[in-house]
Amino acid sequence: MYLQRRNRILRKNAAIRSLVAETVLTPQDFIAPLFIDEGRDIAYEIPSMPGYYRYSLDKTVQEVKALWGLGIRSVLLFIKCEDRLKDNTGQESWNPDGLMQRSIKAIKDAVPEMVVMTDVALDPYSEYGHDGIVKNGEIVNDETAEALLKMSLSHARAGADWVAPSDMMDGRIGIIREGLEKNGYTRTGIMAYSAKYASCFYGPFRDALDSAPGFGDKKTYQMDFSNRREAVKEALSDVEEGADILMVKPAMAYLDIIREIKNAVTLPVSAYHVSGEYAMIKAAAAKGWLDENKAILESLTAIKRAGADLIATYFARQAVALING
Ligand SMILES: NCc1[nH]cc(CCC(=O)O)c1CC(=O)O
Ligand SMILES: [Mg+2]
Repeated sequence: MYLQRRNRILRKNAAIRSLVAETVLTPQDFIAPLFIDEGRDIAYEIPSMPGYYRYSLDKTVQEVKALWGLGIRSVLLFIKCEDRLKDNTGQESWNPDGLMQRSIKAIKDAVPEMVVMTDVALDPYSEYGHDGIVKNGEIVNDETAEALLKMSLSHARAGADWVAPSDMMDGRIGIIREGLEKNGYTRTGIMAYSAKYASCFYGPFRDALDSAPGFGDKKTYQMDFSNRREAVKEALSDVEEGADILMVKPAMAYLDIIREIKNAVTLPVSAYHVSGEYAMIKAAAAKGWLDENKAILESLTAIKRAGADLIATYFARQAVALING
């Protein structure tokens, strides 16, 4: 047999494969999401996210120091709001002494160079568990956007480097950008969840923060998973309104969306490997049905290969340990 082309030459052994690999994960690819609660010395393992914890702020600060030491350069903060502080305005979200604001300050004090991003959406603060203000059973857009602006300004004031609106209200990126400008926060980044789908894969996250919607679902604001072109439309609106990074969420079932947006814009694109995606790998691995470490590296590499410049993932710490060998 005489072959002109022998494609297997590039796969002959690990050394040559490493030389020609198109996609290589590094610690700087990751954004580590953190769940923060009141109290001291608390590490609560989230039942549907084995191996992942909601920490009190003191422990969170220790975790952030450890993440920095491993080479991780950004964290995305979520707080668990006490029930007594939840209402339909979300006002606790702009309390200057709120848990989020205290967390931002404590983390920036402890590890000033860590890029601190904050979740901006009303659901943890909402008595209804919705991302916006509820009126007559509907999630109202424009009033919610005003509340999100107050929340964003309060995060910027506390020292957040980036705000990450995850709510999917129309126009909120433009309103937040303008508000940041008018208040002198000209160096605060906006990571817009541009294509966030109404997904069943957020289930474990809602357990972590006790933020499941009290009625209905989120389909009037989060996207329909049937749609791809709509994601490009959403992305282009957010570019126009002043976003700095665009997020796609979830990740594994949405690799086509990541690629589509990557090709359509010049901004960095991030992808959120969400709680349910974490839970699936953990559960299958616990049963002995999947090799956990291999599943993690294959999944995260695929997300980067699809076009993600950054990946928010609960596996950040574990992945870095695997990468560093
Ligand atoms: N605005 C809330 C928010 N921000 C991030 C997630 C999900 C993250 C995950 O599942 O890991 C959610 C949940 C939701 O929209 O219901
Ligand atoms: Mg939008």
